[in-house]
Amino acid sequence: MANYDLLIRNGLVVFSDEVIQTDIAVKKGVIVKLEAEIDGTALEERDATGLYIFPGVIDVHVHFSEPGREQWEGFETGSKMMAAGGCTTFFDMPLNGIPSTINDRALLGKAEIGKKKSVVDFALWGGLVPNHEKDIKGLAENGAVGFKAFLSETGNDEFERADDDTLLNGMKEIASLGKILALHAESAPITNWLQKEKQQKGLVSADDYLESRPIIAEAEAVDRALTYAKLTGCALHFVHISSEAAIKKIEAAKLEGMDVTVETCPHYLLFSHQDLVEKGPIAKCAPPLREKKEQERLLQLLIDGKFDMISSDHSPCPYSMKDPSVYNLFEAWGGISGGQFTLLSMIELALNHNIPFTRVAEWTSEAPAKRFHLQSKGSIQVGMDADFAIVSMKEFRVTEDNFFAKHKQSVYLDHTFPCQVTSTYNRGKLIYDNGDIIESVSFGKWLHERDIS
Ligand SMILES: NC(=O)NC(NC(N)=O)C(=O)[O-]
Ligand SMILES: [Zn+2]
Ligand SMILES: [Zn+2]
Repeated sequence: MANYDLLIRNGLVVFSDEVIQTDIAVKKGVIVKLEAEIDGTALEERDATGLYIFPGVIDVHVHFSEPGREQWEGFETGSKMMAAGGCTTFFDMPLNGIPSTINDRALLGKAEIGKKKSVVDFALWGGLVPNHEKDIKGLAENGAVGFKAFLSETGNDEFERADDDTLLNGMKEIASLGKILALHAESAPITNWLQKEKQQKGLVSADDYLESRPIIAEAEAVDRALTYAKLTGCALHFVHISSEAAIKKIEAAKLEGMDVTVETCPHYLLFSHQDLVEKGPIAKCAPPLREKKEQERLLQLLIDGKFDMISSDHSPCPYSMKDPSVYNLFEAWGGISGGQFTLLSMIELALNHNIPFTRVAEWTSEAPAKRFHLQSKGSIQVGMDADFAIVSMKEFRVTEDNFFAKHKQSVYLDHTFPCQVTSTYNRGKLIYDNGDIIESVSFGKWLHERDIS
């Protein structure tokens, strides 16, 4: 009889503090042994000589738009795409689906869909929107991983941005429940005012779009949120931060002892405003891709340890919503489709800038697990879930065939990474292997209150 369910031999395992060739033994979805050479046999044995084994990516920021807009993505294609990128846990945002995840009924309804359709594990955010502060408790008690609010317009009628009153009430309630509020930090007054001015003059170029969402709008929103958090004691997580000015404020708050974390996304590090100029709406997001100089600053801030984690903000839509012959840059859907490429992007940056792979694992797995209390995830250690992304240092050019999102338009198309994900294991089960989603998988697990404590 086999000793283990799974043995992965000779892989270069990316631990928290070192990368070292190690055998991994798995039983019942959990890592049970890590040694240079493990004796015994397993039902599934794999030789990973020359391959890197990262802890499965934990991406705290995706929009799968289901229920209600599954034609935009949905849990099935979305989760398969994430698996193809080495992701084993994603957190779905509370907006873009119908209904929005703003009460316990919507949360539980979405969870049921995810449990049936997701091939990897997932958690769900709850929304903080006006007049729904009373629903926060129910969301938290039923397993929302945290709360999300917008300081700018959302582009989505079903999910209103939070006004100051909502923010203060919501933060107080969220703090009392010991949860975290995630924020899209761009000032609505500033961006609305600038956008109106541009539109009145018929100015709709890429430069105009960038100018309508300036760095100062991000910095102001961050400032205000931090002030309110200080008043209410609420823990914050800033999503997709795109400027040094915002990071300076967040860094100062951290030094004061405030409970705050920050993410950026690979697209702010890999691409710049020039891509919006050249590629049009597929490179549109909010905050916008920044000028080259700011992109370089963000990279330095990353190297200096100023970002806690990296998330994809996979925000897809049907191609028609980004069709430049129909919509100008202000009208087209804002969001980058690229959830598959977080780990590959960070490895590319690591190789180009001499960043140890241990830090890639920290940004893409360990830090999100710690921040959101995923006890059994985030690192390759005995007793942890057997969530792995196996990576080879072979080039990978993104095409419509190897990009698993429902809609293939993406700023990443034609990008060549110096590496590829060859296989993904979720709790010991092979989910993705050499270009194929393996069909006979257990469905993903919803990580709710029992996993998040
Ligand atoms: N409604 C959205 O999905 N918006 C997203 N869009 C972006 N980032 O362009 C976001 O995260 O703000
Ligand atoms: Zn956002
Ligand atoms: Zn988002």
